[in-house]
Amino acid sequence: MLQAENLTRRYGTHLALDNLNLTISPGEIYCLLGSNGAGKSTTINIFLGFLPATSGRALIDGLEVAVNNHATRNLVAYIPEIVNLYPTLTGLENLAFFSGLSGFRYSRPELADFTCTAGLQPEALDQRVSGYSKGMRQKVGIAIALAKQAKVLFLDEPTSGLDPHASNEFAQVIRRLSEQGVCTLMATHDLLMAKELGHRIGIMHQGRLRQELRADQVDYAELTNLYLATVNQPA
Ligand SMILES: Nc1ncnc2c1ncn2[C@@H]1O[C@H](COP(=O)(O)OP(=O)(O)OP(=O)(O)O)[C@@H](O)[C@H]1O
Repeated sequence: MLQAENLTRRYGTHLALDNLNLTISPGEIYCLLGSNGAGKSTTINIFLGFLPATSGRALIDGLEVAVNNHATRNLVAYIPEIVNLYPTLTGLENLAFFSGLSGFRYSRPELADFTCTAGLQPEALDQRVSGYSKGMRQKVGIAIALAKQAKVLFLDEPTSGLDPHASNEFAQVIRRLSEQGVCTLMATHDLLMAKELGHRIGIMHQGRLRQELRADQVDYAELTNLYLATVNQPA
């Protein structure tokens, strides 16, 4: 579903992403770990078509992002740390607007159904988003992904700043989407979340993918040790 082939991105002489090769299957949750500046957001931004690669290819469902930008954008949903919504519109209006951009027109009960699946309380639907908490905004982000029928989810530190309850709710929804075949690439600094939610974990350091492992084959302490050993490696 997602493929990076020798994906490389330079900023001048600085190598932000160095020859990344990665394949993620439908239904798989892949968590990217790495210290600040490791290249996680760069990877996601190339897949989203926000940033061109210097060389190599990013493919979504077999389509190369650089040459099928419009088509690939319709396959994906993006949830960053703070979901960008129109503050003066309600949650439901935001959902109708953003799903409409992808050509979907839903009735009010259908929209309400997506927000319910995403875990938003019914009483919040008609409140302006300016009064929403971070967790509520994340839920609207998930509802947009559901309404867009996204096949791939890109999450960039989505649980950063969420309380443990909100974080746990978020993980449950992502897990349910995965069971329905949605492929997820999540950049995170939360090792426990990566271990609990991810099927596979990649550890990046200085633009390179240094380690790949199956989440069920390490415990939290082993993952922490491997992470620290990887990000403390010299260049
Ligand atoms: N617009 C830019 N111009 C120059 N260098 C950039 C630019 N954007 C990112 N970089 C550099 O590219 C490298 C990778 O950055 P990236 O944002 O992908 O890291 P990250 O792993 O997502 O970090 P974080 O955990 O802090 O979000 C860093 O060295 C960063 O300074």
